[in-house]
Amino acid sequence: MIRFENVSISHDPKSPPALDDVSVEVDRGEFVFLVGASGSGKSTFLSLVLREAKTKHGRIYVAGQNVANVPSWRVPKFRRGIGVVFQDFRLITSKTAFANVAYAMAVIGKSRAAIRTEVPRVLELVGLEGKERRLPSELSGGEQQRVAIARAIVNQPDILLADEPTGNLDPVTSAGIMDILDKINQNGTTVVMATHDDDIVDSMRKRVIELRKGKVVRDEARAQYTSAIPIVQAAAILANSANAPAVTENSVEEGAPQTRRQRAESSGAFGQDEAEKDSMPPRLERNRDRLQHRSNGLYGTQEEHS
Ligand SMILES: Nc1ncnc2c1ncn2[C@@H]1O[C@H](COP(=O)(O)OP(=O)(O)OP(=O)(O)O)[C@@H](O)[C@H]1O
Repeated sequence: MIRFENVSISHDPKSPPALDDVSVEVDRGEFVFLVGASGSGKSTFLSLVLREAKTKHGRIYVAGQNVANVPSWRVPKFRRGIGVVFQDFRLITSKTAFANVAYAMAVIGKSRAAIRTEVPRVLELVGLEGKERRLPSELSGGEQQRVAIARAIVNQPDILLADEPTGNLDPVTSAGIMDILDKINQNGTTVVMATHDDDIVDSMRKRVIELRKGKVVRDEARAQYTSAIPIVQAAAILANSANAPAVTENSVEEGAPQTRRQRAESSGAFGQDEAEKDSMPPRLERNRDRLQHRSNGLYGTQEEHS
């Protein structure tokens, strides 16, 4: 469904590459977490899938198409096959939940009858029945993210990209969002989710691709951060997946640190201040400016809608 072959990209010729010789394949129907430190290349990966960014180095196939061969005029149609959810929801503040979702159908020319049928169906799927007429300001953060997910899936994309979808939400609300993403995946949509949230990754037991400085340093099926399996190259584990030892609870080293944060703390990398900061509520403002810039490109600015 998504294939990267030796993909490299530099946003800035003076800086190291944001992605460096990345080769990965995501099959139809998979749920994949993309993890890695800030700046490791997760958003760049997603933007290449979406053809927001382009590179001449390597090949990228999305749903069988070489994205380099999609002419600019066909990019909007190409993107119809991909739903996107962001950390900061990016709803049109002047439109109701219903209208935000309906808008995604209207812009691709869907009929009023289709909109009247489909929008309530997806709003119900994400648990928002009865809240269709509320403005984003009348919804909680988790409910706003549910609207954003409904908007992303209403045109039934084959792929759902989620860039830190729980980054602004508390753990309980995040768990509800993960249930919805899981349900969407079980309905057949391929899901690729970039996240920093160790607890979510650990609880979901899905495939994890880890980037470090633009390189894939780990690719494990049903991974947990607690896994004692050392970092492996993607190609190696995929090639040997039939013979590879399953990642099981028993493979977790007794007494091993439970999360990246705990590993960092136990190795002394965290001072007390950092540990306290890390235990504070979610990272509310992180990435907001940069994501806002990308949001304007995808859905237009608030001013354009008002
Ligand atoms: N538009 C841009 N111009 C210049 N450099 C960029 C641009 N976008 C990203 N980069 C750089 O590319 C590298 C990868 O960034 P990217 O946003 O993909 O990382 P990330 O893993 O998504 O980080 P985060 O978790 O903070 O969102 C970083 O060094 C970043 O500074």
